[in-house]
Amino acid sequence: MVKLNGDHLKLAIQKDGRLTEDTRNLLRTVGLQFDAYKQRLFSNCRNFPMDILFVRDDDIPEYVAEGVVDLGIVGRNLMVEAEKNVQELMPLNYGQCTLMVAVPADSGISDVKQLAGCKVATSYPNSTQRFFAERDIPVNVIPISGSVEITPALGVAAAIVDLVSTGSSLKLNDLVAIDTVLESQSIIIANPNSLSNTHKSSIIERLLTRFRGVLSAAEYKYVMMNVPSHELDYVSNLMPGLKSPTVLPTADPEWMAVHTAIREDVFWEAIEELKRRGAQGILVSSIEKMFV
Ligand SMILES: Nc1ncnc2c1ncn2[C@@H]1O[C@H](COP(=O)(O)OP(=O)(O)OP(=O)(O)O)[C@@H](O)[C@H]1O
Ligand SMILES: O=P(O)(O)OC[C@H]1O[C@H](OP(=O)(O)OP(=O)(O)O)[C@H](O)[C@@H]1O
Ligand SMILES: [Mg+2]
Repeated sequence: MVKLNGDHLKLAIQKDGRLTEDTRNLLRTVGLQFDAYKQRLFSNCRNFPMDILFVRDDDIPEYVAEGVVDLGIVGRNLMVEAEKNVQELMPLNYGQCTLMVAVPADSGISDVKQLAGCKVATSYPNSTQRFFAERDIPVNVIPISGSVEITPALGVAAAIVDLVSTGSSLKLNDLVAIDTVLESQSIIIANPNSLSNTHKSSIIERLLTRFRGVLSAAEYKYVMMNVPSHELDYVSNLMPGLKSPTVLPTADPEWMAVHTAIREDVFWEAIEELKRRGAQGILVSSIEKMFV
């Protein structure tokens, strides 16, 4: 029998959807042990003072704002749409998508200003209302719960506001994106009262430290190489991706061993430059966790 523990932090995550697998993987990678069967609505962590609730993602901002749970993991798109009193703590680097305005490809519309007086169908009525109001463009927002991309072909609306990731849903429906409402990814949000509670905030900080360790590690590669001694200064100062390299002598005084973490986004350029400078025996490995 699973019981919610009053001293435990409560975290709501999506039960079954696009964010579910990545969220569970992240929680397991930071060392949390918990069961997650399909039928289960909540689970106790065996090795951390936290209970996990598995819910529809639309309900997460409300549960966090009302204090039903202390924390939630949800797409930023839903947090913004819900307009609740919750605090974003950290982006989690998965579930990337963009809330966009799109129109039929043959509509001749290329600027949102041309939508003045038009109907716009969306599952994100609050975000859509705000987007057009901020630009002083009067539109009639039509709330739709799903399959928004079909609405222009049905004559329901002249434009849509919907999530786009690969863009294939737009293409399939002969739509083109003309503007961006919001860039989104998975985030962790908190109830403000939980953050001001000393006991809860210390557990939240422990959890965030673990998240940072995993997310930072994913941004870096660990590189070991031999560098000609006369190139050492240049290589050490190579670029911002190089972090405090460890330099060790080798049996040959002409060569030094250098160990360092290189940021993923400059990784290939860094390797090419290192090779140009004569680096040899370059070994690269993933970093599992990193605390800076
Ligand atoms: N095409 C996409 N690519 C990447 N991320 C997406 C995409 N579509 C949605 N997301 C992100 O994943 C979140 C969950 O999407 P999903 O489709 O699982 O929601 P849902 O069907 O409303 O789920 P639920 O049954 O929990 O209400 C979205 O709120 C958004 O942040
Ligand atoms: O740009 P793409 O990669 O095509 O992704 C965008 C689609 O993904 C989401 O829908 P989902 O597939 O979750 O189905 P839904 O209609 O149930 O929301 C979103 O609502 C778009 O329809
Ligand atoms: Mg939902």
